[in-house]
Amino acid sequence: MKRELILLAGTKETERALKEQLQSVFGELIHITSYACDEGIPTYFTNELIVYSSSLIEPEVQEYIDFDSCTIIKARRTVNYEYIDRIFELPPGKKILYVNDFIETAQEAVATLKRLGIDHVDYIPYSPSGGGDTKRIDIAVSPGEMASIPSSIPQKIDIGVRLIDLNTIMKIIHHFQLSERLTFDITDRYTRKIIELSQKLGAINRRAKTLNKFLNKVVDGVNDGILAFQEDGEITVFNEVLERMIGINAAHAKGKKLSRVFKNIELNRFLTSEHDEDLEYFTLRQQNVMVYRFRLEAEGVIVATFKDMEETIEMEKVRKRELQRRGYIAKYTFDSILGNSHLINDTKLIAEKLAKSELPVLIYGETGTGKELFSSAMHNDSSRKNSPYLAVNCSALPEDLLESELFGYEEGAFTGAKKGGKKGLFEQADGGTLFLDEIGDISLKLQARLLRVLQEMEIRRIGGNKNIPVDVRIIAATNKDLQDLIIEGTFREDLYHRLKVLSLQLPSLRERSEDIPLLIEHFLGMEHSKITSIDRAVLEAMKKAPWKGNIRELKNTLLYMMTVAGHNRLTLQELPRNDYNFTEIEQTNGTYSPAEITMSKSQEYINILTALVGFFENGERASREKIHSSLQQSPTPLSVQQIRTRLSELQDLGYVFIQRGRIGTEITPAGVNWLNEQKENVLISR
Ligand SMILES: Nc1ncnc2c1ncn2[C@@H]1O[C@H](COP(=O)(O)OP(=O)(O)OP(=O)(O)O)[C@@H](O)[C@H]1O
Repeated sequence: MKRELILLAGTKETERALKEQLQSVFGELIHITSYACDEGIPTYFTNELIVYSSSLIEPEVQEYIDFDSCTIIKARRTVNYEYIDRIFELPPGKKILYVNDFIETAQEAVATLKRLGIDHVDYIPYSPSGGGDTKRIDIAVSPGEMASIPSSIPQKIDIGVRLIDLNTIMKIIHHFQLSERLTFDITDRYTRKIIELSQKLGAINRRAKTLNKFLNKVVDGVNDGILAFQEDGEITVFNEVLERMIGINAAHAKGKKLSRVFKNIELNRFLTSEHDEDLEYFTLRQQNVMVYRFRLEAEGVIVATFKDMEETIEMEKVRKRELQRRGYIAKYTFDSILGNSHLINDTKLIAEKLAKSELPVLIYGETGTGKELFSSAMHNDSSRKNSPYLAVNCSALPEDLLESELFGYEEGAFTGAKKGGKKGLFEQADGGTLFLDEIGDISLKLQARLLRVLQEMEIRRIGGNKNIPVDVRIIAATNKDLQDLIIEGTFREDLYHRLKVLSLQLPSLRERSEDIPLLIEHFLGMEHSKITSIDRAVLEAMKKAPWKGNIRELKNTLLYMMTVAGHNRLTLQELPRNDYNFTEIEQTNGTYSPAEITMSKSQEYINILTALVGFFENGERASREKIHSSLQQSPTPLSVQQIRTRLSELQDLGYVFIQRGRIGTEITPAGVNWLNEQKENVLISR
């Protein structure tokens, strides 16, 4: 695979800064070509990895991209650590205008700053087009968009273009399937930059204490243990992960000499070796840890990172199990969505693309068309797949209950509130996806709260007074026409536009009735039903029915038919008497072409039984292997395992008799009768 990526950014300045960052992280490993929208894109891209500086540039660049052959990564951005001191110098509690070219980017950046705990000032997101109240504000900060700061503001501070975060770097690494060693090198280069900075700032800034506190937070946010010490052995950085790995308190370690803190002689020798760079495995407190050490020449500092590979893998497993236990797992994948029609295939294709985005999705579809199924599949196909997936049906709960379900409450918020309060679904789904079904049914009050969450990415519990940042992707669904609700005045237009950034229309079952045989076969199989055949007339009637309740109704109808059927065949008798008037449809339509009927289980029974008759007539023994080779030439050859399963089903039906040893399997008289019947009959089979 060629190791090349195309970086697309909105402005020249962002392009330059991000290219420089990527080059410093990936070095020679990945070739980077970059373009800025404001200078124009000179070419059409096919078969490339394309990194957007932000999802907002998509409308400007999409005409230059062949989406079928290109992979898109939308960068997540964090603060620019190099300029962080400028933010720290802002007076605590002061109102600060955060200016960017789009209001969404400004809001997102403010959310990141708050998430990182840099929240000693009150940020007001602002963009020239999106506006924002600038009254009584005298300081504005901007990540490079100085021209967008209103001229009325006297103090303007550039805090540097926001950098690409580690998560996005990992996505790029993943795309190129780089080896573990290279991955390690790259993530190290990323953390090394932060550490270099921590050292530099620690030495020169008179507010070193506050800054170090913040930088230690950043260092603590990294999943590896991190240690830094001076040439003379004095420890300057010792993060929380290392504290857990080594079992030594960070506060106790910092400022002490290495030899007093680390008692493992081998490790000590390795850490203080003369080499500039080295890597070795150690067993520390029964864990296998990879320690990588390098020297920062200019600062006279040695840094070591401690990585517990096993823990990373194990943690993922434990997390997944825990989510499963709490039911926070999306059950379905795109493979669970059945159908071969063009309509369903196209819909799946679009959904697969939408899944990759971080933006909200609005799914439209009649009841029972699979909205929950699609939502779950999109979550499982997104970068959030290892995080929680929660679903709530907004029409199932009264307003107050839904509000406390979604936002949670503080202790004492209302009579009956649980002691200690309760986390709402937004908090529980943090990092993952929340599926809001029947969104058209929520009250205007909740719509206003929901809109605020989407804008600010933070929630406030009922009865609470602090804002809690949340990182949740919303997938909403409705079977109502929200435009009509807007006209009626029961749905907010601004919320509608927020939710429908990406939308997906699910087809009704009527529009894809060619999928009905496949769905029937699947549902019968799921119920382990004894039904082996369905009259064509039944199938015909089902294909013509309007199925107002779509797939759910089809499923329920089949359950009913299976229950009332007295034999292993479904006939017109079993069809429910309802307003669809199934039987009338049957009388106006005659036969069915076998080519349109799904190849099915009963065809497999027929093939096996025919083979058994052949062996019997030749006086040969019928083993599974022999049946297997005799069916090799049939249009649907079966594996030995499938033959074993089918034979045991046929035995249950009384059509074969399985004997061990020389005689092998034999067809029974009932089996011969059934086989003859099938050959005369006109049936859809399974
Ligand atoms: N394409 C499909 N393949 C297999 N099963 C499907 C498909 N679409 C829907 N189903 C099944 O139909 C039933 C209804 O699906 P789901 O609950 O996702 O529909 P919905 O549109 O969310 O319905 P509602 O909004 O009325 O609750 C489920 O049992 C689901 O497994």
